[in-house]
Amino acid sequence: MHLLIPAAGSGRRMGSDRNKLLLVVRSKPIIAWTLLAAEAASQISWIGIISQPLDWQDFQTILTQLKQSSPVELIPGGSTRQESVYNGLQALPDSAKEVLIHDGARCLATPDLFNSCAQAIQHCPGLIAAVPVKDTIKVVDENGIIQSTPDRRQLWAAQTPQGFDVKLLKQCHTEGVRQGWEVTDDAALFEKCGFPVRVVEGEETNLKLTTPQDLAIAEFILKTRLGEQ
Ligand SMILES: Nc1ccn([C@@H]2O[C@H](COP(=O)(O)OP(=O)(O)OP(=O)(O)O)[C@@H](O)[C@H]2O)c(=O)n1
Ligand SMILES: C[C@](O)(CO)[C@H](O)COP(=O)(O)O
Repeated sequence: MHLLIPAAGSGRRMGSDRNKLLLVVRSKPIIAWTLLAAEAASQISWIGIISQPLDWQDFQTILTQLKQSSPVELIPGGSTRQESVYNGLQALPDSAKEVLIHDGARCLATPDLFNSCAQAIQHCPGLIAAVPVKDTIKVVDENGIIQSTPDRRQLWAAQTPQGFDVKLLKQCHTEGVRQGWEVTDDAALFEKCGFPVRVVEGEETNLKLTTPQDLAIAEFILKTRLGEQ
């Protein structure tokens, strides 16, 4: 299975002055934890890291230290996640019929989650890992007044990996560019084009490291997993 890792962001919400994926958590850069999990997933045979050329030297150093056995390619990122994934899709080898896309910033996803998504994508054209929402969610207007309370049983928080038939996802991205759609994940493009996207049970710990608080939570989760004091 081919895996694309969008890793070309700037980390604005992290308050970082460089790509947040180079920040260190539990003695390793965030992107290194993501790569280690992907590499440990038996179903993943090729990895494309979509990143800004400015960061390539740092990424190369990390790759050399990790001694990855799967082939890894660096692909130039775009100015949004959507553009970055578009570039990643163009760089896939022709042999890639399905693809998994996983945010570099979700460094706590387990190899089991990669494997279960890789298996599930053989049986449907699109899927995402997601978890049921635990909070009561409110729809609020611009004056701070609640408009509605959606039924929580229908709400799921989207994660990655997200998996797709490559040909269809390419079509959806092209349509997105044509129509000027701006979306935060690939499933949204698939949905807008009318293709079905299945939900695969994600992981509560598969958080996206977005703010400084998330770094502390990730430290704690990794420490617990590694059985450290
Ligand atoms: N132009 C971009 C923007 C984001 N990403 C990637 O998409 C994932 C999810 O994005 P997010 O967590 O929002 O990352 P940033 O864009 O770095 O953060 P922020 O929005 O706070 O600036 C990350 O792995 C990020 O590196 C990307 O490949 N290309
Ligand atoms: C793809 C994603 O990780 C799903 O949760 C997410 O949408 C990435 O972008 P965001 O803007 O940080 O939500």
